[in-house]
Amino acid sequence: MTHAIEAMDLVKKYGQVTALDGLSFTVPAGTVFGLLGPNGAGKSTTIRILTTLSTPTSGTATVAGIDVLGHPNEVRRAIGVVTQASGTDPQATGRENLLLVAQIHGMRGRAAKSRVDELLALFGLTDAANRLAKQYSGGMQRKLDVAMGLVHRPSVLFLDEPTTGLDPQARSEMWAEIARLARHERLTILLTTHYLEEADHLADHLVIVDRGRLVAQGSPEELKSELRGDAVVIDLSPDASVDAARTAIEGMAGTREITVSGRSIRTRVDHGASAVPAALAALERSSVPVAAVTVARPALDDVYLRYTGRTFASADAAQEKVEAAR
Ligand SMILES: Nc1ncnc2c1ncn2[C@@H]1O[C@H](COP(=O)(O)OP(=O)(O)OP(=O)(O)O)[C@@H](O)[C@H]1O
Repeated sequence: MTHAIEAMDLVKKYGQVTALDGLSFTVPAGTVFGLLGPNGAGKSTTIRILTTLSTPTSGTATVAGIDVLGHPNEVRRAIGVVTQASGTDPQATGRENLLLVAQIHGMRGRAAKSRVDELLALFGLTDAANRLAKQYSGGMQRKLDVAMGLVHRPSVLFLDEPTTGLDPQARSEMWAEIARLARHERLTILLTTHYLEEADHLADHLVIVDRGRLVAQGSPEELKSELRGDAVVIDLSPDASVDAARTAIEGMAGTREITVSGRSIRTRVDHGASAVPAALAALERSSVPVAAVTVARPALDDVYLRYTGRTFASADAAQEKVEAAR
Protein backbone atom coordinates (compact mmCIF):
# COMPACT_ATOMS: atom_id res chain seq x y z
CA MET A 1 0.00 0.00 0.00
CA THR A 2 1.32 3.48 -0.82
CA HIS A 3 1.84 5.95 1.97
CA ALA A 4 0.30 9.41 1.84
CA ILE A 5 2.43 10.56 4.76
CA GLU A 6 5.73 9.31 6.14
CA ALA A 7 7.23 10.94 9.20
CA MET A 8 10.70 9.68 10.05
CA ASP A 9 12.32 10.30 13.39
CA LEU A 10 11.02 13.86 13.78
CA VAL A 11 12.63 15.88 16.55
CA LYS A 12 11.58 19.44 17.33
CA LYS A 13 13.12 21.48 20.12
CA TYR A 14 11.97 24.91 21.23
CA GLY A 15 14.85 25.98 23.49
CA GLN A 16 14.65 23.72 26.54
CA VAL A 17 11.31 22.21 25.46
CA THR A 18 11.43 19.03 23.36
CA ALA A 19 8.08 19.09 21.55
CA LEU A 20 8.86 16.03 19.37
CA ASP A 21 11.30 13.38 20.50
CA GLY A 22 11.87 11.07 17.52
CA LEU A 23 8.36 10.61 16.17
CA SER A 24 7.89 8.21 13.24
CA PHE A 25 4.67 6.99 11.61
CA THR A 26 3.19 6.26 8.20
CA VAL A 27 -0.30 6.98 6.91
CA PRO A 28 -1.73 4.67 4.22
CA ALA A 29 -3.28 6.56 1.28
CA GLY A 30 -7.07 6.94 1.31
CA THR A 31 -7.52 6.44 5.05
CA VAL A 32 -8.52 8.53 8.03
CA PHE A 33 -5.58 8.66 10.40
CA GLY A 34 -5.84 9.91 13.96
CA LEU A 35 -2.98 11.67 15.74
CA LEU A 36 -4.04 11.46 19.30
CA GLY A 37 -2.62 12.89 22.46
CA PRO A 38 -3.34 15.20 25.37
CA ASN A 39 -2.61 18.93 25.29
CA GLY A 40 1.07 19.55 24.68
CA ALA A 41 1.77 16.05 23.30
CA GLY A 42 3.16 17.51 20.08
CA LYS A 43 0.23 17.19 17.68
CA SER A 44 0.22 20.78 16.41
CA THR A 45 4.00 20.72 16.06
CA THR A 46 3.75 17.58 13.91
CA ILE A 47 1.08 19.15 11.71
CA ARG A 48 3.11 22.33 11.35
CA ILE A 49 6.08 20.32 10.10
CA LEU A 50 4.03 18.15 7.73
CA THR A 51 2.29 21.21 6.27
CA THR A 52 5.64 23.02 5.77
CA LEU A 53 4.91 25.79 8.31
CA SER A 54 7.81 24.71 10.51
CA THR A 55 11.00 22.70 10.04
CA PRO A 56 12.10 19.88 12.32
CA THR A 57 15.29 20.15 14.37
CA SER A 58 16.11 16.76 12.81
CA GLY A 59 14.28 14.02 10.93
CA THR A 60 12.46 14.00 7.61
CA ALA A 61 8.94 13.64 6.24
CA THR A 62 7.13 13.15 2.96
CA VAL A 63 3.54 14.11 2.19
CA ALA A 64 1.87 12.84 -1.01
CA GLY A 65 5.27 11.35 -1.82
CA ILE A 66 6.97 14.79 -1.71
CA ASP A 67 9.76 15.74 0.68
CA VAL A 68 8.47 18.53 2.97
CA LEU A 69 11.92 20.05 3.42
CA GLY A 70 13.09 19.72 -0.19
CA HIS A 71 9.90 20.78 -2.01
CA PRO A 72 7.61 22.72 0.32
CA ASN A 73 5.74 24.52 -2.47
CA GLU A 74 4.79 21.26 -4.15
CA VAL A 75 3.65 19.87 -0.81
CA ARG A 76 1.45 22.95 -0.29
CA ARG A 77 -0.28 22.35 -3.62
CA ALA A 78 -1.04 18.74 -2.68
CA ILE A 79 -2.52 19.41 0.75
CA GLY A 80 -5.49 21.12 2.38
CA VAL A 81 -5.10 22.46 5.90
CA VAL A 82 -7.89 23.30 8.31
CA THR A 83 -6.56 24.73 11.55
CA GLN A 84 -8.29 25.43 14.82
CA ALA A 85 -8.51 29.14 13.98
CA SER A 86 -11.16 29.85 11.34
CA GLY A 87 -9.88 31.20 8.04
CA THR A 88 -13.25 32.57 6.93
CA ASP A 89 -13.96 36.24 6.34
CA PRO A 90 -16.98 36.87 8.60
CA GLN A 91 -18.13 39.83 6.48
CA ALA A 92 -18.30 37.75 3.28
CA THR A 93 -20.94 35.16 2.36
CA GLY A 94 -20.16 31.45 2.34
CA ARG A 95 -20.05 31.50 -1.47
CA GLU A 96 -17.77 34.55 -1.55
CA ASN A 97 -15.39 32.93 0.91
CA LEU A 98 -15.11 29.84 -1.28
CA LEU A 99 -14.78 31.86 -4.51
CA LEU A 100 -11.95 33.86 -2.98
CA VAL A 101 -10.05 30.67 -2.13
CA ALA A 102 -10.71 29.36 -5.66
CA GLN A 103 -9.22 32.57 -7.10
CA ILE A 104 -6.18 32.30 -4.84
CA HIS A 105 -5.65 28.85 -6.35
CA GLY A 106 -5.85 30.30 -9.86
CA MET A 107 -9.34 29.02 -10.68
CA ARG A 108 -11.53 31.38 -12.72
CA GLY A 109 -15.02 31.67 -14.24
CA ARG A 110 -17.08 28.57 -14.70
CA ALA A 111 -14.48 26.19 -13.23
CA ALA A 112 -14.37 28.19 -9.98
CA LYS A 113 -18.15 28.53 -9.78
CA SER A 114 -18.80 24.86 -10.39
CA ARG A 115 -16.23 23.74 -7.77
CA VAL A 116 -17.76 26.18 -5.26
CA ASP A 117 -21.29 24.92 -6.00
CA GLU A 118 -20.08 21.34 -5.65
CA LEU A 119 -18.55 22.05 -2.22
CA LEU A 120 -21.57 24.01 -0.99
CA ALA A 121 -23.75 21.01 -1.89
CA LEU A 122 -21.30 18.50 -0.39
CA PHE A 123 -21.41 20.29 2.97
CA GLY A 124 -25.15 21.04 2.94
CA LEU A 125 -24.49 24.79 2.73
CA THR A 126 -26.28 25.55 -0.56
CA ASP A 127 -29.26 27.20 1.16
CA ALA A 128 -26.94 29.31 3.33
CA ALA A 129 -24.53 30.16 0.48
CA ASN A 130 -25.57 33.81 0.25
CA ARG A 131 -25.60 34.50 3.99
CA LEU A 132 -22.68 36.21 5.71
CA ALA A 133 -20.29 33.74 7.38
CA LYS A 134 -20.66 35.66 10.67
CA GLN A 135 -24.31 34.59 10.72
CA TYR A 136 -23.41 30.89 10.48
CA SER A 137 -23.64 28.58 13.50
CA GLY A 138 -20.37 27.17 14.89
CA GLY A 139 -20.96 23.89 13.05
CA MET A 140 -21.69 25.63 9.72
CA GLN A 141 -18.58 27.78 10.07
CA ARG A 142 -16.47 24.71 10.66
CA LYS A 143 -17.96 23.03 7.57
CA LEU A 144 -17.18 26.16 5.55
CA ASP A 145 -13.60 26.02 6.87
CA VAL A 146 -13.24 22.39 5.76
CA ALA A 147 -14.81 23.19 2.36
CA MET A 148 -12.27 26.03 1.93
CA GLY A 149 -9.48 23.54 2.57
CA LEU A 150 -10.76 21.32 -0.26
CA VAL A 151 -11.28 23.87 -3.06
CA HIS A 152 -8.09 22.92 -4.93
CA ARG A 153 -8.78 19.16 -4.66
CA PRO A 154 -5.91 18.23 -2.35
CA SER A 155 -5.00 14.58 -1.95
CA VAL A 156 -4.19 14.94 1.76
CA LEU A 157 -6.30 16.95 4.18
CA PHE A 158 -5.05 18.01 7.62
CA LEU A 159 -7.75 18.65 10.17
CA ASP A 160 -6.49 20.07 13.44
CA GLU A 161 -9.02 19.47 16.23
CA PRO A 162 -12.01 19.68 13.86
CA THR A 163 -14.70 19.55 16.52
CA THR A 164 -13.19 21.49 19.42
CA GLY A 165 -15.74 24.02 20.65
CA LEU A 166 -18.69 22.44 18.82
CA ASP A 167 -21.79 21.32 20.69
CA PRO A 168 -22.51 17.55 20.68
CA GLN A 169 -24.95 17.72 17.77
CA ALA A 170 -22.63 19.79 15.57
CA ARG A 171 -19.82 17.43 16.57
CA SER A 172 -21.68 14.34 15.41
CA GLU A 173 -22.65 16.09 12.15
CA MET A 174 -18.99 16.91 11.60
CA TRP A 175 -18.05 13.29 12.25
CA ALA A 176 -20.53 12.15 9.60
CA GLU A 177 -19.14 14.73 7.20
CA ILE A 178 -15.53 13.61 7.72
CA ALA A 179 -16.45 9.94 7.27
CA ARG A 180 -18.32 10.79 4.07
CA LEU A 181 -15.42 12.85 2.71
CA ALA A 182 -13.00 10.01 3.25
CA ARG A 183 -15.29 7.58 1.41
CA HIS A 184 -16.37 9.76 -1.50
CA GLU A 185 -13.48 12.13 -2.18
CA ARG A 186 -10.68 9.52 -2.00
CA LEU A 187 -8.84 11.73 0.43
CA THR A 188 -6.27 10.86 3.02
CA ILE A 189 -7.28 12.69 6.18
CA LEU A 190 -4.93 13.29 9.07
CA LEU A 191 -6.94 14.33 12.06
CA THR A 192 -5.62 15.54 15.37
CA THR A 193 -7.85 15.35 18.35
CA HIS A 194 -7.77 15.16 22.06
CA TYR A 195 -11.19 13.51 22.15
CA LEU A 196 -10.59 9.79 22.44
CA GLU A 197 -14.08 8.90 21.28
CA GLU A 198 -13.61 11.03 18.16
CA ALA A 199 -10.54 9.02 17.16
CA ASP A 200 -12.31 5.78 18.02
CA HIS A 201 -15.25 6.72 15.83
CA LEU A 202 -13.41 8.09 12.80
CA ALA A 203 -9.89 6.78 12.48
CA ASP A 204 -8.94 3.70 10.44
CA HIS A 205 -5.52 3.85 12.09
CA LEU A 206 -4.20 5.96 14.89
CA VAL A 207 -1.09 6.77 16.81
CA ILE A 208 -1.12 7.85 20.42
CA VAL A 209 1.54 10.45 21.13
CA ASP A 210 2.67 11.41 24.59
CA ARG A 211 5.40 13.94 25.38
CA GLY A 212 6.54 14.00 21.75
CA ARG A 213 6.91 10.21 21.49
CA LEU A 214 4.79 7.52 19.91
CA VAL A 215 3.39 5.24 22.61
CA ALA A 216 0.97 3.05 20.64
CA GLN A 217 -0.31 2.56 17.10
CA GLY A 218 -2.89 0.48 15.27
CA SER A 219 -6.58 0.54 14.43
CA PRO A 220 -8.83 1.49 17.35
CA GLU A 221 -10.08 -2.12 17.39
CA GLU A 222 -6.56 -3.57 17.40
CA LEU A 223 -5.48 -1.31 20.20
CA LYS A 224 -8.51 -2.09 22.32
CA SER A 225 -8.39 -5.83 21.65
CA GLU A 226 -4.78 -5.95 22.85
CA LEU A 227 -6.21 -5.25 26.27
CA ARG A 228 -7.60 -8.42 27.79
CA GLY A 229 -10.82 -8.43 29.75
CA ASP A 230 -13.40 -5.80 30.56
CA ALA A 231 -13.44 -2.33 32.04
CA VAL A 232 -15.54 -2.02 35.20
CA VAL A 233 -16.67 1.43 36.26
CA ILE A 234 -18.04 1.94 39.77
CA ASP A 235 -19.84 5.20 40.50
CA LEU A 236 -19.87 5.92 44.22
CA SER A 237 -22.74 7.49 46.15
CA PRO A 238 -22.17 11.13 47.20
CA ASP A 239 -21.48 10.16 50.84
CA ALA A 240 -19.03 7.32 50.01
CA SER A 241 -15.32 7.50 50.92
CA VAL A 242 -13.35 7.36 47.67
CA ASP A 243 -10.18 6.26 49.50
CA ALA A 244 -11.98 3.38 51.24
CA ALA A 245 -13.47 2.33 47.91
CA ARG A 246 -10.10 2.39 46.18
CA THR A 247 -8.54 0.28 48.93
CA ALA A 248 -11.38 -2.23 48.71
CA ILE A 249 -11.03 -2.57 44.91
CA GLU A 250 -7.24 -2.81 45.12
CA GLY A 251 -7.68 -5.65 47.59
CA MET A 252 -9.66 -7.74 45.10
CA ALA A 253 -7.82 -10.43 43.14
CA GLY A 254 -7.40 -9.71 39.42
CA THR A 255 -8.07 -5.96 39.32
CA ARG A 256 -5.50 -3.87 37.46
CA GLU A 257 -4.97 -0.30 36.28
CA ILE A 258 -7.26 1.26 38.84
CA THR A 259 -7.99 4.95 38.28
CA VAL A 260 -10.15 7.40 40.17
CA SER A 261 -11.88 10.29 38.48
CA GLY A 262 -14.13 12.31 40.78
CA ARG A 263 -16.50 9.79 42.39
CA SER A 264 -15.92 7.17 39.74
CA ILE A 265 -13.45 4.26 40.01
CA ARG A 266 -12.38 2.44 36.87
CA THR A 267 -10.50 -0.85 36.74
CA ARG A 268 -9.81 -3.68 34.32
CA VAL A 269 -10.59 -7.29 35.10
CA ASP A 270 -10.56 -10.55 33.15
CA HIS A 271 -14.31 -11.22 33.42
CA GLY A 272 -16.54 -8.25 34.09
CA ALA A 273 -19.65 -10.30 34.85
CA SER A 274 -18.00 -12.26 37.67
CA ALA A 275 -16.03 -9.28 38.99
CA VAL A 276 -19.13 -7.14 39.60
CA PRO A 277 -20.64 -9.21 42.46
CA ALA A 278 -17.18 -9.55 44.04
CA ALA A 279 -16.60 -5.78 43.80
CA LEU A 280 -20.02 -5.02 45.28
CA ALA A 281 -19.36 -7.44 48.16
CA ALA A 282 -15.93 -5.92 48.82
CA LEU A 283 -17.38 -2.40 48.85
CA GLU A 284 -20.24 -3.49 51.12
CA ARG A 285 -17.74 -5.01 53.59
CA SER A 286 -15.95 -1.65 53.65
CA SER A 287 -19.29 0.18 54.11
CA VAL A 288 -18.90 2.07 50.82
CA PRO A 289 -22.29 2.90 49.23
CA VAL A 290 -22.40 2.50 45.44
CA ALA A 291 -24.61 4.42 42.99
CA ALA A 292 -24.00 2.38 39.81
CA VAL A 293 -21.71 -0.22 38.25
CA THR A 294 -21.09 -0.62 34.52
CA VAL A 295 -19.14 -3.24 32.60
CA ALA A 296 -17.76 -2.29 29.19
CA ARG A 297 -15.22 -3.37 26.64
CA PRO A 298 -11.94 -1.49 27.11
CA ALA A 299 -12.01 1.99 25.53
CA LEU A 300 -9.14 4.01 24.08
CA ASP A 301 -8.86 5.59 27.52
CA ASP A 302 -7.80 2.19 28.86
CA VAL A 303 -5.30 1.84 26.00
CA TYR A 304 -3.82 5.23 26.86
CA LEU A 305 -3.55 4.36 30.54
CA ARG A 306 -1.89 1.04 29.73
CA TYR A 307 0.83 2.67 27.60
CA THR A 308 1.48 5.87 29.55
CA GLY A 309 0.56 4.96 33.10
CA ARG A 310 -1.69 8.04 33.25
CA THR A 311 -5.31 8.64 32.35
CA PHE A 312 -5.87 10.80 29.33
CA ALA A 313 -7.82 13.39 31.32
CA SER A 314 -5.09 13.68 33.97
CA ALA A 315 -2.39 14.11 31.28
CA ASP A 316 -4.47 16.88 29.71
CA ALA A 317 -4.94 18.63 33.05
CA ALA A 318 -1.25 18.25 34.01
CA GLN A 319 -0.11 19.86 30.75
CA GLU A 320 -2.47 22.78 31.26
CA LYS A 321 -0.76 23.38 34.64
CA VAL A 322 2.74 23.18 33.05
CA GLU A 323 1.74 25.72 30.37
CA ALA A 324 0.17 28.03 32.94
CA ALA A 325 3.38 27.95 35.04
CA ARG A 326 5.67 28.84 32.11
N1 LIG B 1 6.60 28.10 19.55
C1 LIG B 1 6.82 27.40 20.67
N2 LIG B 1 7.73 27.80 21.58
C2 LIG B 1 7.99 27.10 22.70
N3 LIG B 1 7.35 25.94 23.02
C3 LIG B 1 6.42 25.49 22.16
C4 LIG B 1 6.10 26.18 20.95
N4 LIG B 1 5.14 25.49 20.30
C5 LIG B 1 4.87 24.40 21.07
N5 LIG B 1 5.64 24.41 22.18
C6 LIG B 1 5.64 23.39 23.24
O1 LIG B 1 5.85 22.12 22.62
C7 LIG B 1 5.05 21.11 23.22
C8 LIG B 1 4.14 20.50 22.18
O2 LIG B 1 3.19 21.47 21.76
P1 LIG B 1 2.07 21.22 20.66
O3 LIG B 1 1.32 22.51 20.47
O4 LIG B 1 2.66 20.58 19.48
O5 LIG B 1 1.15 20.17 21.40
P2 LIG B 1 -0.31 19.68 21.02
O6 LIG B 1 -0.30 18.22 21.19
O7 LIG B 1 -0.69 20.20 19.69
O8 LIG B 1 -1.20 20.35 22.14
P3 LIG B 1 -2.58 21.16 21.98
O9 LIG B 1 -3.64 20.14 21.89
O10 LIG B 1 -2.61 21.92 23.28
O11 LIG B 1 -2.43 22.05 20.77
C9 LIG B 1 4.31 21.81 24.36
O12 LIG B 1 5.03 21.61 25.53
C10 LIG B 1 4.31 23.26 23.94
O13 LIG B 1 4.23 24.10 25.06
